[in-house]
Amino acid sequence: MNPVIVAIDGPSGTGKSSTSRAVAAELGLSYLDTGAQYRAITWWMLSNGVDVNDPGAVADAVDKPVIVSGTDPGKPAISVDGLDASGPIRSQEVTAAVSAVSAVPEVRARMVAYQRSTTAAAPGGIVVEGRDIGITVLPTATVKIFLTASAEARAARRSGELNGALSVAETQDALIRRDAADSGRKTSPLAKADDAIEVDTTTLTLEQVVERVVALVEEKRASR
Ligand SMILES: Nc1ncnc2c1ncn2[C@@H]1O[C@H](COP(=O)(O)OP(=O)(O)OP(=O)(O)O)[C@@H](O)[C@H]1O
Ligand SMILES: Nc1ccn([C@H]2C[C@H](O)[C@@H](COP(=O)(O)O)O2)c(=O)n1
Repeated sequence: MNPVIVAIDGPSGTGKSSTSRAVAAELGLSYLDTGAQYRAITWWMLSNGVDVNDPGAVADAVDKPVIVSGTDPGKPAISVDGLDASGPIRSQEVTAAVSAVSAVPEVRARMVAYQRSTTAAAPGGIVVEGRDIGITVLPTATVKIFLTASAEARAARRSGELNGALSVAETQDALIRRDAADSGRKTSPLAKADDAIEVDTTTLTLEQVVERVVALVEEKRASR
């Protein structure tokens, strides 16, 4: 039987990473965080003096960084040129620049090729999370989930993580700006696939979301 491939998409702060890692761990699947890859290439561009608002400059440098993603849901890992990038890719500077870098078609082409080859190399199946997984990266995924949550809930979750570095209102504004940029770009924008199942996480605990997604995957597995 073909391995199970789970695509999880949705806007920022809806719980994609937390849910995907827990679902993969529970079902014994690999896990891929594609947002971390776009953050990693953005970090490299910023660290190497590339103007992230110049799509031509970003495209010229696209093949330079060596980006390697781990696929163990219990130990998410990403390196750039052999250096652990898991801390720096979460900085505010990277978060503010990642939508511009990830809109460059050459960046997307490189990342999508890597995401497909990682999926093909996961014989036991994989959970892949991002913005364009169900429509562009893995259109034949076994199960497609689209997570949503109110802007207020997402901002409250994120500002809890930032230890008050930004107010809830500032966090909400930043999330809404990033979603608008990610949904409005020309090349594979953030969007729900027609055959994706929407799960609104606003009033659900993480455990409830994981339980629902695991049940949807099991249901699909049983019907194959
Ligand atoms: N259902 C939930 N209820 C409450 N908090 C949640 C829920 N799901 C996730 N969280 C918390 O919300 C925050 C954001 O979650 P997570 O990083 O998984 O979202 P994301 O969609 O991957 O975000 P991004 O796209 O910005 O990387 C985390 O602190 C996480 O613990
Ligand atoms: N498949 C993907 C995944 C992510 N991105 C871009 C858009 C996001 O703003 C950014 C960071 O993702 P996050 O770590 O917040 O999930 O990366 C994308 O364009 N396509």
